[in-house]
Amino acid sequence: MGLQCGIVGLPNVGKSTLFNCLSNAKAQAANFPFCTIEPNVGVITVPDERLTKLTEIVNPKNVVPNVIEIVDIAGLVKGASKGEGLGNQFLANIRATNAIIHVLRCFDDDNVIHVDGSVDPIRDKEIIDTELQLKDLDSIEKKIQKVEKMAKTGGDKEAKKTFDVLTVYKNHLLAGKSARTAPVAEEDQEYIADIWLLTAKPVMYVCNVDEASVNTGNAYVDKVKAAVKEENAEVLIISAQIESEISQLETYEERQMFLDDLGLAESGVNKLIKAAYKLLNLATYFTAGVQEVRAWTITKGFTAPQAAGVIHTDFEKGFIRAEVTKYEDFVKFNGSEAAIKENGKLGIEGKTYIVQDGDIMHFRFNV
Ligand SMILES: Nc1ncnc2c1ncn2[C@@H]1O[C@H](COP(=O)(O)OP(=O)(O)OP(=O)(O)O)[C@@H](O)[C@H]1O
Ligand SMILES: [Mg+2]
Repeated sequence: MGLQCGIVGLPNVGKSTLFNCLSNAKAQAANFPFCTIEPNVGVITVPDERLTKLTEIVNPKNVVPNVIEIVDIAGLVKGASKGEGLGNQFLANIRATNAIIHVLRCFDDDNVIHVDGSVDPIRDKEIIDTELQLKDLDSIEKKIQKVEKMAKTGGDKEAKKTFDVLTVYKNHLLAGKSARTAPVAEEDQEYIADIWLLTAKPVMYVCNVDEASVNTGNAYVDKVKAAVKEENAEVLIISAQIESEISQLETYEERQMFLDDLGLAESGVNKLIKAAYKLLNLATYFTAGVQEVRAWTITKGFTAPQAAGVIHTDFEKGFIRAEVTKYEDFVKFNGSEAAIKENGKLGIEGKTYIVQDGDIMHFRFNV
């Protein structure tokens, strides 16, 4: 589906260092391909232990994991919303993404220059938030101008409603808050869908820390956590520097040992990709045959025919039914279709079935 997460932040906070670790296949567990579309866009495999387990059980000829795209966006500076520092171009890059990974500098290092002269992730976050909010205010005001007249001069209910919803967003942004937290009912959010607000995109924060803070965090991280408490956003603690050291190591074993020494269960890059996938509100279902075991990406809430349509539009059009095995049952019965059936674990589902994360699907269809 080509869903994208953009890496956003002030200059020199570690965005490209992180991106380069993602792009270095060696940084990852054995099977971790990466390819670059453009210099700053990478297609990245989503690590999934379930896929590994299914592969062990089925032993297929081919394995296809899920991927997402990560974009390394150049640093924003104060005034970006007014076009400073190539601001317009970078903001357009953000607009094209589906979610935002906001990197905050949480490490001290006199050798690494900070554009504002000191390390202060809260101030940094506010600078970025403000630029994005100002840009969104522009978009909102332009749209308000379009509907205002119709909304005020008579019976156009739709225009009136649009105007009202836009006004809620406008006031929220004017109060220095992001669109994603505006008090607007989910069904009313469609009134702004056509203007792709930057601050309506889901966000997560990466606190880029020094080596000593990678397990416990530090005072900067604590401040970030406190500042975003209301946002209900994920805050990851990652050291881009450590990640880049990991990526220099040749073998999987060496990298595991390095992680063990640091007391880390998995690399920051792994955590980051998983969190990004979650941020995009995606779910995974699997197909598992001897030819191919494959993970498929769907939006949460997809029905069985919609999910089938991800494989091929014909599957959706000609959908008859789906045979569904839960991942846990598949593992429990070691992939044996007979055992799964005998134990009543093969679900026969129709057009209204909502596919669940981890379902193993087999579609019946007519063409
Ligand atoms: N956790 C860390 N500890 C120490 N140094 C770090 C850490 N993370 C990154 N750096 C260093 O900070 C510098 C800036 O990093 P990087 O180039 O990744 O920033 P950036 O956010 O991509 O900047 P720009 O917006 O200019 O592209 C590099 O010298 C990098 O090695
Ligand atoms: Mg960079």
